[in-house]
Order: sequence, then structure tokens, then C-alpha cells
Amino acid sequence: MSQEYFSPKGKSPMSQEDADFEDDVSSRSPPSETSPGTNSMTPAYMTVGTGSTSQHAARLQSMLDQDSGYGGSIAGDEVMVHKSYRATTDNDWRAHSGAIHQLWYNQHRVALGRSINRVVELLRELQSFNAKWPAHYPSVQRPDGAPTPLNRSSTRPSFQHTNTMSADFSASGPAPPLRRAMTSLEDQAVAESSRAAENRPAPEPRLVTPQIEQEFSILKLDLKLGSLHQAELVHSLEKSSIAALLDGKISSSLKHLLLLRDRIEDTSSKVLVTGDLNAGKSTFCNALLRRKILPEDQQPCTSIFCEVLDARENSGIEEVHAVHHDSVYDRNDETTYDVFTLQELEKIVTDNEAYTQCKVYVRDSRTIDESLLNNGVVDIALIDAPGLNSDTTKTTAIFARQEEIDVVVFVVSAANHFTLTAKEFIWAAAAEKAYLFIVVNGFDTIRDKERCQKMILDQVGKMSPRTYKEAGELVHFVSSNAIPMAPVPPGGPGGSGSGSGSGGGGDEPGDDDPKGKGKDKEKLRDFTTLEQSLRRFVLEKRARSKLAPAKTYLLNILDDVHRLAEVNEHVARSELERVTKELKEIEPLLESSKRAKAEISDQVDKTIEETCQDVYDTSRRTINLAIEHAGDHTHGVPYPGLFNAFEYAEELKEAMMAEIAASVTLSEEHARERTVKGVNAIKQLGILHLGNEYSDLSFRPDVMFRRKRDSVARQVDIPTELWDFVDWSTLLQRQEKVAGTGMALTLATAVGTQMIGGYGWMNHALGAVRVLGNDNLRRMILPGLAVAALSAAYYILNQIPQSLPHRLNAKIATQLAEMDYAHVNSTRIAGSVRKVLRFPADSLRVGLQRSVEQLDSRRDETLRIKGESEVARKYFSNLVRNSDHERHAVERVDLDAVPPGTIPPTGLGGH
Ligand SMILES: Nc1nc2c(ncn2[C@@H]2O[C@H](COP(=O)(O)OP(=O)(O)OP(=O)(O)O)[C@@H](O)[C@H]2O)c(=O)[nH]1
Repeated sequence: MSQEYFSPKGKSPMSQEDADFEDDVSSRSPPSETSPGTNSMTPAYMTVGTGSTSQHAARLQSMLDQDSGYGGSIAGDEVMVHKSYRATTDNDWRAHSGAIHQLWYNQHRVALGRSINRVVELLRELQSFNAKWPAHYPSVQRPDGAPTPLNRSSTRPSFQHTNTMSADFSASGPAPPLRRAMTSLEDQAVAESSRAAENRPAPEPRLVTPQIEQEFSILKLDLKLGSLHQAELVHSLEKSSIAALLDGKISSSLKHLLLLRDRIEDTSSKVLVTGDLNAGKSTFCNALLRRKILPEDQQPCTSIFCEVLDARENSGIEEVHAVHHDSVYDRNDETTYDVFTLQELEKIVTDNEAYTQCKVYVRDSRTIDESLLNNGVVDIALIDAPGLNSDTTKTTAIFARQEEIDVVVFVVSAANHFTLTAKEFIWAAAAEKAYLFIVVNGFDTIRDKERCQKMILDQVGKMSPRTYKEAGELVHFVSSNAIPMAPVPPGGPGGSGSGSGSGGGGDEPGDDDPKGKGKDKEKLRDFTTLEQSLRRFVLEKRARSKLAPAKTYLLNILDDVHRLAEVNEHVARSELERVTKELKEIEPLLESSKRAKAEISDQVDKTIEETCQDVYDTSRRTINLAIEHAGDHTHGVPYPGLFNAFEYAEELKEAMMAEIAASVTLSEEHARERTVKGVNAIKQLGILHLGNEYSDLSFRPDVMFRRKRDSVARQVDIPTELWDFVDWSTLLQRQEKVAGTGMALTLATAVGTQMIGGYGWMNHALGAVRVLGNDNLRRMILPGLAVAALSAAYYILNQIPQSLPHRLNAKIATQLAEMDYAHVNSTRIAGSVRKVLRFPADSLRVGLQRSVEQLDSRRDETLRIKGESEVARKYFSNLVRNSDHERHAVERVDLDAVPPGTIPPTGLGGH
């Protein structure tokens, strides 16, 4: 499609020069229907009117040809155009003005197209970044966290986001509830002096719910779940869920941007005529066409979209293409549609289930100045939509359709005003398109016209302020049924409709009444004014009707992206500050933890070694002492006399062994005490270095040594012998001290000892006899011997209680020494102590190891977050800059400005 105009069908007579020009242009550029491959980026031009000076037109054409449409040269060209092109006639002027409009339009179209491409790129990057680093969605402050006049100075406005964490930075005031991670607003507040804070106007939370709703238009998350408020939902959702929702929003925005790009690159203009059921949409379309093409009825009849197109787009043939369900319409592929005549349209349109839409190709024989379809500027598609409210599916389809069209003409019944669905539709369309064209139809039925006008305009003002601002151009009160229709060719389509060829509304009585005719004229005049406005809106102000939606959408999405980027830059920066601070804390902590781990391990080993050594030494000393001194006393065992000496010996042995066993128990008791001390020392170390992390193992000292008792003592078996009753060493020592026993006793003892101790006592006795001689012996020794024997016997028997313990003790000691009793028991006791101490020591070691590992992984994690935050900060600060830059670029595209060089010189017409 192209925008060239070749005058054939206009009523205006074509001069030779025009024909030359046409030939001239057509030789370079084929007519619209034969140039489907025209590059949409290369501006196509138009000439409107008769254009009497072809060299001027050609010059302008060549200037436009040279313009790439990408700006730059335009200013110079405009000056040249301005200076050189001096139109002298109205038509020349209009041709000139139209060309400049076109050039100007192309310039804006290309600028916006480029912006769309850049925003698409920005959004795609944001989308992929959001997948790696879930973007934070600004949440709201809960009502309880909102600043009150009293706590204003202490409560800073805070961005809060989806990463729930406990707020550990509350310097004053009560601990705030769990909230989303911090953002730099709070950090900035830290840097602010208290005085400045006091002087600063009381901060309001930047993102409270209504503000979010206003601040975000396109990327606003549509959270309508259950009874939860959006704010609560944002709080309750996981960071990743929010990111996923955002991802969906970005995807749909991308889709929409691509649609917008297609739309602005499409040189045709799509005009959607919509409105409530029976508002007179079809009548209005017919009035525009001045032919009764679309079926009108008092009851709802339009059930599918009817797209009215210039028949030139269908090789000049008037017909209807009814598009099949699930088919994408392609005029060159007849399998996608069925062909009908215009007369058959009514039957396709009413109660249709077989087709989704129909393309209605009609020939508009009116001049290019009058006709909307055949306008000489752009290809128009006039789309008659089913009435809103007909059913939900159709209403939804109309809502969806409005996204891909350029101009919304909303037909409202003057009698019924706007229904709720109409209002919703206008809200949505106004947000997207900025300007709507509103046709208040059936104005003939209204008696108090002024009141009706006021009421409707008030409502328009509320729904679309921009449309209201230009109500003179955009809101029209007409009676579509009063428009005269073209006479029907015999057997041809259309024909005199409601207004019939003579014009005149159906409900106005008396067409021949001069007053009635006057009224009809008035209606026709109103409708013509509407037509001119609509032409201006669709054709000349295409910058508005076609480009304004793109501009509005771009500004909205860039605003959202900018806001989101700002929030995320704050979040990333504060995250970066937080992790940098955290790293500064973690790294020395990790080092000292590693050092502490080694030191504490040594210290614990030392404690264990020292304790065990002490326990061993003490036990050994105690047991040895007990063994050594077990024979020092009789342990309270009464001596029962000579005849029970053996029992006495047994009891003594038992008592001695009990004494020795008691020393073992004493050693165990001491070991227990030392173990308690050791365990406590290790625990102290644990608590000191691990704090709450240290898992305190329950230690019960009373259980120690319960099972592993001294088993060695049971192996001691000392038989009592006769000689045990005589303690010879004591005896000898005592004998020296005892006076009166003298030599004889010594001798007797010596002899006695020999006699008693040896077997050959007889030999010894004979030896003694030989020494002393028989006589002396008889005289001295025998009585002495007797005395000595008696006193020795007496002494020995008397000494049993003193000597027996020593003798037994010596034997016990010998046997215990052979068993290594003291060592075995000391080792056992120290071993138990070691075993017990090893538990808390191992637990401490494990705890320390775990603490080092935890710190290690925390450091790794923090380093990871730091890296990510650094990337995020850079990315979002670039996004803040780029979105801002792009926004300014879009803002500079001034669609409302009058193109320079199009203001008509005095005395010339123009629009
Ligand atoms: N009095 C009067 N009647 C009108 C006017 N415009 C349309 N009508 C009548 O209103 C009825 C409905 O008109 P349509 O054009 O079929 O309405 P529609 O909005 O296309 O209807 P659907 O597409 O089925 O929703 C017809 O009987 C028309 O003649 C008008 O300006 N004044």
C-alpha cells in the first residue's frame, strides 16, 4: 500500500499539468494497489487537489525523495521549501501543505519507530536480566509502618521490596515488622544530618498503594487474588514470583510494542467504529460512505467486524470477503475467505457463526476532498464493530481489537448516554490512544439539546480529558440517519437508506415542510463538520491519531522502566553497601575463626593431656601410698588370739585390700572432679568461641566408673602361711632394743632362726656343740636356750598383731606390684577421663569446623551477591540513564505542533 494519490476518481477537474505530474510521479512510483512491495520506511508522498504548477510539485517531490525520513536534512529542506515554494493559489498551497505534513509525519514516524526499537531492546535486556537477578518490585509500606506526625523524624520513607528479611538497622524506635529488604533511601537518610532531616518537609511514603497504581501504568502487576490487597500480595509473594509476574508484564508489553511498530509502519489507517448496541454505528458508517452498505436495524444486527475498504485495494471490484474461522485473511488466497456481493452482506453480518469478520470493498465515487475512503492521503479501513454489551466474547474482542487500530470513533446514543461497558472501553482506549473521536448519534431525538451536550461533554471530560480539551474537533452531536444517501444504481448495492437520496431523518415529520428542510440542512451541516473533523483527525492529524498512541505508550512504558530501574538501582546499591560492609566483618572473622580453631584445638588437647596426666599421677600416687601403708595398722580388726590367728590374717587381708580398693575409689573420685573441671573448661571455650552455636552435651559425672570397676583386686590371692605370723625384720629390730635378752637371746635368735628357717637344724646344733665344747654347752646353753626359746615364743606370739599386717602387706604389695596394680588402675582411670573429655572436645572441634565452614560459605555467598549487585547496580543505573534519555527523545516528538511551513499565507485557505 502507498499513500500516493492519483486523481482519477475525484470530481475536481484535472489540468494538463496535473496529468503531466501524475505521469511524472507514476513513472517513478506505481499506484497503490500495484505496489505492495513499497518499502514502508521510504516515505510515499501525496498530492492533493489540482496542483497547477507541476514543476513546483516535482521539485517538492524530489526534495521529499531525497529525504530519508530519518530527519537531519529536514530543517534545511524546510527552509528551502519555505523560501522557494511560494504558492499562489489555494490548491497549490494545499498541495504544499499536504506534502510538508507528510514529510513531517514521516519524520515523527521514523523517530517513534526508532524509539520503539530501542525500548524493545531495553525491555528484552530487562527481561533477561530479571531472569538472572530477579528485579525488585516497589512495594508499599504497611499502614502500621506509615509515618505519623510524631515519629516522622525517625521514620524515613523507605523502598521496600520482595526479599523478606529482618530489619537489623532499626537504630531507634520499636523494632519494625518483617519487611522487604532495605533500599538506599534509608541509607541516604543516614548520610543526612539530623538538622537537615528536621527541616526537611515530612516525608511521605513514596510508594503507597494508590501511588503504585498511578505510578505504574504498564508494568503494574495485576494482583487480584482473593481478599488480599495488592500491597499485601506483593508482601506475601516470593521475590521469584514477583519477578515471574514482571516477566509476564514485560512480555505482553513487548508484544504490544511490536504491534505498535507494525501499526505505525503500516501506511494505512484503521478506524474502528464502536459503541453500544444499536447506537447507530452502521448508520454512521453508511452516512460517511453516503451509501447504505452496512445493514441497519432497530434490533442488534452487527455480529461480526465489517471492515470497509476502498475497492481499489481489490482491483476496483466491489464485493464482500467473509473470512473463515481460524484463517488469516489474505486477499490473494481465496481459501481464506468466501466472496459475496454487497447485497448479501446483511445475511453474513446478522447472526453469523461461520465467519470471524468480513472485508467490504466499496467504491467511493465522491471527490478526494469529500470521501474518507478515497481521500488521496492514506488507505483507510473503516471497521464497523459489533455493539459493546452484545456478549462478553464480542466485547472482549472489541477491547482487544482497539489495540491494533489507529483511530477509535466511539458512537454513543444521545438518548442513552454512556453505559458502564462504554465507559470502561473509553477509559482503556483513552489511556492508549490519548484522543478519541466521539460521535453522539441520534441527536435529532433530543429535545433539550444543550442539556444533553453539557451532560455528555462532562462525562467525556471525566473519561478522556485530552479528548474533552479538544471537544470542538473531537466530539460531535449528529443524526446519522438524516444524511442523504447516493441514488442506488438499478440492481446495484446500497441505495437510499434511512436518509434516502433526498436526505432527511426518518423521524422528522414532513419532509416538505420548509422548517423541516431547514432542520435537515442543519443536520447535514453538523455531519459535514464532523466529516471534516474526522478527515483532519484521520488524515492530516495522523501524527495524532496514528502516532500519538505509540508516543503515549512509549512514554508510559519508559516511565515504568525508569521507575523500576531507579528502585532497583537503589536496591542494588544498598545491597552492595550491605554486602561490602558484611564482607568487611566476615573476612577478619573468618581469619580469626580459622586461627581460633587451631588454637582452641591445641588448648583442648593440652587441657585433656594435663587432666589425664594429673589424674594418672594422682591415682598412682594415691594407690601406691595405700598399698605401702596398708600394713601400718590393723584396720580395726581385733586380734582374736593365737588360736584364731588364721582368721585374723584373712580379715586383715580383706581390710587391707579394702583400703587399697578405697584408694582406687578415691582416685576415681578425684578423676571425676578433674573431669568435671575439664569438661567445664572445654564448655567455656565452646561458649566463648561458638556462642549459641555450641551444642552442649549433657555430662553426668556420677555415671563415670560405674561399669568399669577395678577388676585387678579380685585377682589378688595371698595364702596365709605360718611364717607370716613372724615378722623377722621387726623382730630383729626390736631385739636390739629389748634389754636383758643379751647375747643369749641373740644367739638363741640366731640359732632359732637357723633352726626354724632351715632343714638341717640338727647339723647347726652339732656345729654349735663343736664350737663350745660339750661341757660348756651343757652348762651355759641349755638353760639359756630354754629361756630364749620361751621368751622368743612368748615374744613371737605377742607380736602377731603387729607383725602380721606388715608381713601380709608385704606379700600383698609384692603381688600387686607384679600385677602392676597402681599403673593399671591409674591408666584405666585416666583413660576414662580422656574418653569423657573427648566428647565435648570433639563437639567443640566439630562446632569450630562448622563455624569456619559456615563463615567460608557465607563469605562466598556474600562475594557472589556482591558481584551480582555490582552488575545489577551498573545495569540499572544504565537503564535509568537510557530510559530517561529515550523518554526525552520521545517527548521531543511533538505531535501537537503545527508543521513549520504549513501555516497558510494571508488570503489563502488551508484547513
Ligand atoms: N432517530 C435516529 N435514529 C437513528 C440514528 N442513527 C441510527 N438510527 C436508527 O437506530 C437503529 C440502529 O441503528 P444501527 O446503525 O443498526 O445501529 P448499530 O449500532 O449499528 O447496531 P448494532 O451494530 O447491531 O449494534 C436503526 O433503526 C437506525 O435507523 C439517528 O441519528 N437518529
